[in-house]
Amino acid sequence: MEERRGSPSKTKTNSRASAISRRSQAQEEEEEEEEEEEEEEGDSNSSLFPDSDSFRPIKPIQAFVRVKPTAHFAQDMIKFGTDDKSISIHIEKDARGGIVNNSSTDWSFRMDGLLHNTSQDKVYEAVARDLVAAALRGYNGTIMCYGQTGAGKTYTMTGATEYEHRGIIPRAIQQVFQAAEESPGLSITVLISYLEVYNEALFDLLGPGLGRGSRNTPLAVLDSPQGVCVRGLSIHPVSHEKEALNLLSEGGTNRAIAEHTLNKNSSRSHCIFTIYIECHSRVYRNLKGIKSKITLIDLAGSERLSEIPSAGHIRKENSYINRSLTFLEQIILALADPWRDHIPFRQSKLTHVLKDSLGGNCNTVLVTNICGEAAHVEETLSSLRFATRMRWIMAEPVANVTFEREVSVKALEEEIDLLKRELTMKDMFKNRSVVTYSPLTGAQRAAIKSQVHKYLRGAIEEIDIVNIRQIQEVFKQFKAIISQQEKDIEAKLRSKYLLGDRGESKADVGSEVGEEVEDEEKEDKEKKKDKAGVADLDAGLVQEVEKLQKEALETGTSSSSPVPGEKKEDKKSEEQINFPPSKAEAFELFKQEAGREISRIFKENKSILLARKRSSNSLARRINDIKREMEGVRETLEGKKRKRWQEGEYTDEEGQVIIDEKEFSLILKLKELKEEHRAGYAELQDLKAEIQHCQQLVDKCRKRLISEFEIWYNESFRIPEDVLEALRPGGSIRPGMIPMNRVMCLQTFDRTMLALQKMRRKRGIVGAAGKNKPPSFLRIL
Ligand SMILES: Nc1ncnc2c1ncn2[C@@H]1O[C@H](COP(=O)(O)OP(=O)(O)OP(=O)(O)O)[C@@H](O)[C@H]1O
Repeated sequence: MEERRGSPSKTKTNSRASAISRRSQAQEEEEEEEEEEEEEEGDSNSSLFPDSDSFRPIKPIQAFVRVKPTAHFAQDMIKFGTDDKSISIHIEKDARGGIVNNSSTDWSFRMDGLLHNTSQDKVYEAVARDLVAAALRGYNGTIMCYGQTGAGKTYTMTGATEYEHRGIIPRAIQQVFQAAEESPGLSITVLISYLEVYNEALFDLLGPGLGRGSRNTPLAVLDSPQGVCVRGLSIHPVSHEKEALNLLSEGGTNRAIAEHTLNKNSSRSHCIFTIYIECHSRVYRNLKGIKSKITLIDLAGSERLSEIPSAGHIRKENSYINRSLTFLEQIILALADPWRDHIPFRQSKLTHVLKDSLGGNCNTVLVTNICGEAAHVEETLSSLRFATRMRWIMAEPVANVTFEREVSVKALEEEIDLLKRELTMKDMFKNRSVVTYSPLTGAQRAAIKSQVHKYLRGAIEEIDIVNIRQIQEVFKQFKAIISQQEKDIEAKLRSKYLLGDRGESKADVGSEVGEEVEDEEKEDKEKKKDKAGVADLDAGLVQEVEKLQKEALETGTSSSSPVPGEKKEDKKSEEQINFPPSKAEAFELFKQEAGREISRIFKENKSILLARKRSSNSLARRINDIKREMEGVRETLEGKKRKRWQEGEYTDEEGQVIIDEKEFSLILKLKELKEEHRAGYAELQDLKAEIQHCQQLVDKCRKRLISEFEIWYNESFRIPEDVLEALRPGGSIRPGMIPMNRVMCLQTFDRTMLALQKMRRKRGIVGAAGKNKPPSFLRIL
């Protein structure tokens, strides 16, 4: 099964489908404007390539028309547009003699360029230079000459013997070797092969023992993961331009030539000259490279050969040439159709060999050679149609970059080694001989650690920067010290407040409130709510511990430093603050004393809720039983009904079906059950609403209980006596309503006020005018 070349997946085919559309007449007209716009905008995709050129991803195959110079150019029939891109053909009805559809006499074609009276040099610039340059960057390229016999295909591809009339192949060879010379940092390997396809057989034009009689070399086209290759075809490495040109001329002389009435030198075979390029950096040897090939094809004459008088083996040749070109046309039509999955490349040797050279992921350019004489106008028309179809094919060039992991790793290792040596040399020049660029040893790490500790203690003023690895290690050591300090502080706080780790604290306090709110029926929903209540209490605790840790870190205290909020001068408060009971113990106490009333309400509400839930559950069970019973009765009735139908039904005079006693009682039973079910369901709905209401009350109570407890706990154990005193007069603010951090601010304020009062009493510190005048912020407070 042959695959669509250049379309590895269906998705890709579809994406191409959107980009590809047959060029309608309207599109052709629009194209001109688009091209102009593109020229103005510049190459928007050029950034995809290291150096921009005309080759961009997803674009149609380029087609040029080259007109062979003639003294008898049919000016009335062939006309060129001023843009050098459009060409129109006009054929008088009578003159056409019925060969072409006689309903129209004018055709218009649009190409990528018209090469009329154009020198070989200019042809190369227009057609090949960019393609060869792209090949040197890893993009495969194909140039194909198509046209009737004698139209100038070989002249375009190979050229004449005079240097200035040399064709595309010798110029491409020259460009490749010139690039190699101009890039001393690159190592470019060039290889050449020359293949001939003649009468559906393959011949190596550079193979040994050539000659028409000895053409029995068993060459075969093979598909491989790397692309198509011809088994047995000789591939010749060439290191100089001249060497490559010698091979070209050697192959040229071996090319199959047969006499023909149109042109005594006309070629009857398709010739494929391939330049293989392998390129990699000399500096970063083996790291990354490119591999590409330039396929240069000189096709056999495309004229309708059956009309040309010939005999014997010439007739056989004609049929093979006709067939292979017809298959080529079919391939081109298939490639241009985005919905075609199967491309029949293998139906001829020519198309099979060209499988990875037409469109797909390579740059492809067609040169259509035409004759300008009136006698050849029909062939010219046919060639132009072929060129138009070629332009429907879309190509998506991809660079062939080679990358070998193992050799690359080796090359990188070599590179690292070289750079290390270079650094060592530079250090030596700067008299820094102790620097090492290898990974740090255990002893070196220990030395850095002790240096960091010394620095923190103030034993040394600075840490000398030696290299990147050493700096990184210094930071690592700082990080380790900080995280150790964090752990110490946390451990200290936990032991101070008699807390286990966070998990334990959650369990302890959780069990307190959990016991209170535990649902006897242990319904999932209820459980979740209980946990949320526990989490509230626990989250407060955890937050508190975290806050204290943060404060400790901000003030720069070590694990042995006092916790902020401790007042050394106030012994009584210090005891209270430092040794409060655990929250679990305190909660018990709270429920018996200050929180007795709220705790009682909470319990009552909760027991009502549980009672409602129990009723709701038993009612739900009852409803389910009724439902099951109803289903049973329904099934029995269905069975009875079926049996009646099978045995035949009895009806009375009014036509009503007669049923037996049992069926009748079952119907009555079902009716009763339905009633009962409806009533139960309504009752359940009411109960649910009630439960929801009770649940809200319980939640509110729980929240209140916890918040009252928090207030009471802070008042009783957290806020120092003197602050409480300060807050009591007036009584408008309940201290427990103020977050702890605000309370601590008040404490600071209290101390500040005392200090200010002392200052006011000191002579000379406050001016006479300021005496007896309270500080301005007092009024604000
Ligand atoms: N642009 C041109 N300028 C000058 N001479 C040309 C040009 N094109 C073709 N010729 C001449 O026309 C003759 C036929 O050209 P050529 O052999 O290239 O045709 P062809 O298309 O390759 O024919 P075939 O299909 O038989 O190979 C040659 O003598 C060639 O030098």
